[in-house]
Amino acid sequence: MQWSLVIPLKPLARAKSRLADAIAEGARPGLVLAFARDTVAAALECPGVADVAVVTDDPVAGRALAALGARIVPDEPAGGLNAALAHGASAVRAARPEAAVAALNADLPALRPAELARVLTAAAEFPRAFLADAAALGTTLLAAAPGRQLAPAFGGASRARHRASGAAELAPGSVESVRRDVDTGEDLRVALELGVGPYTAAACASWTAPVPLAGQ
Ligand SMILES: Nc1nc2c(ncn2[C@@H]2O[C@H](COP(=O)(O)OP(=O)(O)OP(=O)(O)O)[C@@H](O)[C@H]2O)c(=O)[nH]1
Ligand SMILES: C=C(OP(=O)(O)O)C(=O)O
Repeated sequence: MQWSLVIPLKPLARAKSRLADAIAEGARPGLVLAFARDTVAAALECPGVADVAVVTDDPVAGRALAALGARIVPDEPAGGLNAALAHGASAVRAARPEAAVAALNADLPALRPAELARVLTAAAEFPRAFLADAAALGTTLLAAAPGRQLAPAFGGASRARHRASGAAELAPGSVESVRRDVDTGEDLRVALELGVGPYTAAACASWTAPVPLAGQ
């Protein structure tokens, strides 16, 4: 099965506010964009991915991610994450009504194409399926087979919500890079240990300290 991915991205100046106490204020928008570039680049390299749509109103991010090959969908609902995802899925299916669609967070800087392929292969067995994040509370990927609504319920403790919605919880082995979303400085430290993509590596390399985490 070939998948269309829908990747939501908040305006850079407002995104990843939970990194505020760990990352210097001026470095955050560039770092968030680097996460999104690495996420989109790895997704586009994944054999199971036909195309990537990024739902964002950020002009700088839009240009940078379009240059990588993503389609940019304006966040017209302006109603938060789940409204943006539903809108992105509709935009994908307006062009390809029978598309298999998967929502993927934009904060996966360590994402590896082969690991994403394993998750998507597992998801293809179910009408709807999801992958829990590394903290086992949230969700990093929600997939809907052709003809099924995505019905996203992201935000906070979305693992339980997606499970309650009837989506199958995926448990493929060795997919840590797909689960490793970065919300906090500690998440970033773990992602760097896993190995991040070139954009995040370059953003971090330009800092005077290896990772300007609070209290260090
Ligand atoms: N288009 C769009 N994307 C969103 C919106 N809210 C969150 N996202 C994206 O959804 C994904 C998961 O969100 P979070 O991990 O909570 O990221 P965040 O909202 O930037 O982080 P915090 O500010 O720390 O809560 C990220 O890729 C965000 O950029 C929204 O209102 N619109
Ligand atoms: C968006 C989510 O969580 P977080 O904001 O913690 O990344 C989620 O896991 O559904």
